[in-house]
Amino acid sequence: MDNQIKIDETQYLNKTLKAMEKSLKTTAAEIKRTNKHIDTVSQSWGDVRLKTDTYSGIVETAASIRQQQQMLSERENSKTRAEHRFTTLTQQIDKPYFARIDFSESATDSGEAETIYIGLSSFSDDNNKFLVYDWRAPVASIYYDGGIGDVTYLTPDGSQRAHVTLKRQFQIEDGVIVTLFDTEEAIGDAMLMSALSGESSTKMKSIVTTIQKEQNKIIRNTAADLLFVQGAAGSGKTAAVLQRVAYLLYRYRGKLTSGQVVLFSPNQLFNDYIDNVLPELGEQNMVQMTFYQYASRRLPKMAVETLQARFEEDQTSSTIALAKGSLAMFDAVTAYAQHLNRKDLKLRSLMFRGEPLISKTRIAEIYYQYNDNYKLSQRLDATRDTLMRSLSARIGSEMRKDWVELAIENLSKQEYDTLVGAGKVRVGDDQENDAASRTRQAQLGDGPKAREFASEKAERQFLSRQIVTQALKPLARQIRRGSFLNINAQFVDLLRQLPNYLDLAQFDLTLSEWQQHVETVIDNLKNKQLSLTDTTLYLYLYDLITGKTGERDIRFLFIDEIQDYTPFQLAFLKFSFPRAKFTVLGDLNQAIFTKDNANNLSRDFAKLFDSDRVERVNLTQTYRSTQQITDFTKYILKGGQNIEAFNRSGQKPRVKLSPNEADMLHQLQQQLTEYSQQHDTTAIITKTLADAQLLSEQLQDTSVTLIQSENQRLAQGTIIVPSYLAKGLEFDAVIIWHADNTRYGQDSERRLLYTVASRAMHSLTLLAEKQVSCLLDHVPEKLYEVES
Ligand SMILES: Nc1ncnc2c1ncn2[C@@H]1O[C@H](COP(=O)(O)OP(=O)(O)OP(=O)(O)O)[C@@H](O)[C@H]1O
Repeated sequence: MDNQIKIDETQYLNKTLKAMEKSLKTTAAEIKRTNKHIDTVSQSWGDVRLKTDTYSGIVETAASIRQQQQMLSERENSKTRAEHRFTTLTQQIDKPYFARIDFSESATDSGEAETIYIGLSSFSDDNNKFLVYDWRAPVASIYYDGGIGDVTYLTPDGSQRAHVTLKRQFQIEDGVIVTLFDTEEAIGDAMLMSALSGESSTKMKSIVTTIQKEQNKIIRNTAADLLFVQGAAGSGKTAAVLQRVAYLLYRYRGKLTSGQVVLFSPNQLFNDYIDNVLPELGEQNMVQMTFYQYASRRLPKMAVETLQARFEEDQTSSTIALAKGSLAMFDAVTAYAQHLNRKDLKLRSLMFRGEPLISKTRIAEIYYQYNDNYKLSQRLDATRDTLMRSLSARIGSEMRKDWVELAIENLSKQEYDTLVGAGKVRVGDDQENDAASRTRQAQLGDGPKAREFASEKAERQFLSRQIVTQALKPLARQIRRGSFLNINAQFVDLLRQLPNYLDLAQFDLTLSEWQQHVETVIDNLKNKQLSLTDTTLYLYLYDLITGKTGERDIRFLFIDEIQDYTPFQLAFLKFSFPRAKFTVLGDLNQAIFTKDNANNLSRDFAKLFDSDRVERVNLTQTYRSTQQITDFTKYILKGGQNIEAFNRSGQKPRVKLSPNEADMLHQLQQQLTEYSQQHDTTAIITKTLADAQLLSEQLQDTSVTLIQSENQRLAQGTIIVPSYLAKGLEFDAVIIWHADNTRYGQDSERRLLYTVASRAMHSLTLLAEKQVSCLLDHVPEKLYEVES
C-alpha cells in the first residue's frame, strides 16, 4: 500500500478520534450535569408541602408531586440519552470505522466523488459533519453489495444509483490502523478469511464488517411479509438475521422497539449463545423464546412434552403426526370451531355450595339463544353478560336461605366490622365544607358514619346481602374468565369429530387407527400430559372459541430452524401474531424432529401469505466449517452437492474405529488431549441424553461439562451434549460419539448425522464401534481418514 495513503488515512483517523474524544468528554460532563440536576430535583422533594388534611389540599399536593415527577423524568431521559451516547462512543473509539467508499451519485452527475467512512454507528462532529456513517444507513449498502463501478442501492425513497471508485477496508485496533487494503470485490476474501479463522466461543459474534451480498439482501428487506431463508448448515442464516434485527431497529427507530420483535429459537441454550450480538451492535435484545415456552406458559396446569421427550419418543415419523401437523388439520379445526356456532359447545355448570347454581344446559340455552350471525367470541361475551346478570338476580333468593342465617349468627366482631365497613376512614369522610369536598362526598355516597341501621331487620338485610355477594364472588370471577367452558372436553370432542372435517385417507389413516389414537390422547390428558402437537391444536381451538385476536403489537417475528415446525404450528403463529412480518430461517436438511414432513413446509407456509409478498433467499455458500469438513458433511446428505464450501483449509475429518466401547473411550480421551491443546471449545456430541449421561460417568473427567438441559449455560473447554441440544451451535472441534449403525443406522437419521457433523468449525472426528455408520456410504473415501 502506498505510504501516502497510510499517512492520509492515519490523519483522518486521528481527526475522527480527536472529535470522538472531545464528544466523549462533553457527554461525560453532560451526564454529570444531569446527575446533579436529578439530585437537586430529588432534594427539592422536601419543598413539596404535603397537605393532606383537606381535599383541596390533597389536590394541590398531587399537582406539585406530578410537576416534580415530570421534571425528574425529563432529567432522567436526558441522562439516559447521554449515557447511551457515552456507551456507543466508548465502543466506537477503539474501532471508529471499518470501511471507506468513494463514489459519485450518478443522479446529480456532478462527477465529484463523495467519501464516506462506515462504522458500527454514525458520528458527526461539532459542525454536524458526518465523520462516520452507520452501517445501516442506506448509502452504506454500497459497501456490502458490489465492487467498483455502477451500483444501485435502496433508500426509503426508492432505488438510487451510484458510481463507486474506491472501496477500502480497515482493521483498526485500539485506535491504530493495523491493516488497510483496497478491494474491487464486494467484501474481500482476505477479510472474511480472517473473520472465519478465529476460534469459536460460547457467544456468537456480529458479522457487521463482512456481511455478504446475499446476506445483505436478507438484512435490508422491508417489502416481504414472509421472507423465507433457506440455507445450508453454517451459511450464516442466524448471523444475518441478527444483523437484520439491528437493521430494522435502526430503520424504524422511534416507531419500533426491541420489545416488538420476537425470535423463536430452537432451544434455550441457543438463546444464550446469541444474546451478545445485538448489544455488540449497540442495540437491545429482542424478545427470545422457544415454541415450547410460548405454548406451555399458556397451559400451566399441563405437562407439555419437552424437547427431549419430543426428540427421543420419535412420534413424528407416524402418519398421525403428519396429519395433525398439516394445514388441512388447521382448516379442519377452523371448520370445527365454526360449527360450534350452532351446537356442541362443551360446558360446565356453575357450581355453588356443591349444587349447580346455573346448569350447563341453561348456559347452553343462553349461548345458543343469540342470532345466527353472532361470532363465537360475541356469543361468549353476550353469554358472560347474561350470566353476570343472572348471578346478581340470584342474590335476593339466596339471601333467604338457611346458610346465610347461620353465617350471620356465627359472625365474629371483626368479621362484622369488616362487613359493615366500620372503622374505615375514607378520603372525603371528614371534610371541610368546601365545594370540592361536597362534590367528593356526593361521589362517595354515605360513609360509615351513616351506617347506623334503622332496624334489626335492615341490619340483617344488609348483612345477608353482603354475605351472599361475597360468597358469589368466585362465581363472578369464573364467569369473567370463562371457566364455564369445558375446553378439555371440547378438545376431545374435536378429536372425536375430526373425521367429519378431515379426510383421513389423504394421510393413509383408517378410522379405527384414528379412534385408537384419540383414546391414547384422552388417557394422556387425564394425566395432564399433552404432546407439543396437541398443545398447539388445543390452544388454537381455545383461541377460536374465546375470540383471542393475537398479539397485535408484535411487528416482526423471526423463526429459526423452521424445519422443526409443522405447518400447523406455523399457521398458528401467523394467527397469533397477525400484524407481524415473518422472517423464517431453515435448512430442510437439518429437520431432526419433523424429518420428511418438512419437505413441503416452505410451500405450505407461503400459502398463508399473499404470494406477491413472499420472498425466498437461498444461501448455498457455507462459512462455518473448513473446506474439508463441508465437503465431507455434504455427502452425508442425499442431494447436498450444491452446498459450496468456503475456501478455508484444515485437516480432513477422521473416522476412528474401535473393536469395543472401552477402546472407543480410550480413543476419545486421546482425541480430547489433542484437541484441548489446539482449540478452545470441543463438543462431544452423543445421539441421546442417556448416552451423554453415561459417557460423562465413564469419562470421569471433571474438566468436561455435561450439558443435559437447555437451561444450562454453554461452557468453554470441552462439553458433552446430546444431538438435539447442539442445534444452531458451533464448536472448534466436534467428536461424534458412536457414529456407527447403533445410533445412526437408519436413513431417517441422515439429517441428524449431518446436523451434528456440521457443528464443527476446524476439526471433526467420528468415533465408531466396529464399523462406521452406513450413512457415510456415499462419502468419497478420499474425503476422510480412517484409523483403526
Ligand atoms: N458474512 C460473514 N462474515 C463472517 N462470518 C460469518 C458470515 N456469515 C456467517 N458467518 C459465520 O459462520 C458461522 C455460521 O453462521 P450461522 O450460525 O449464522 O449459520 P446458520 O446458517 O444459522 O447455521 P445452522 O443452520 O447450522 O445453524 C458463524 O460463526 C458466523 O459468525
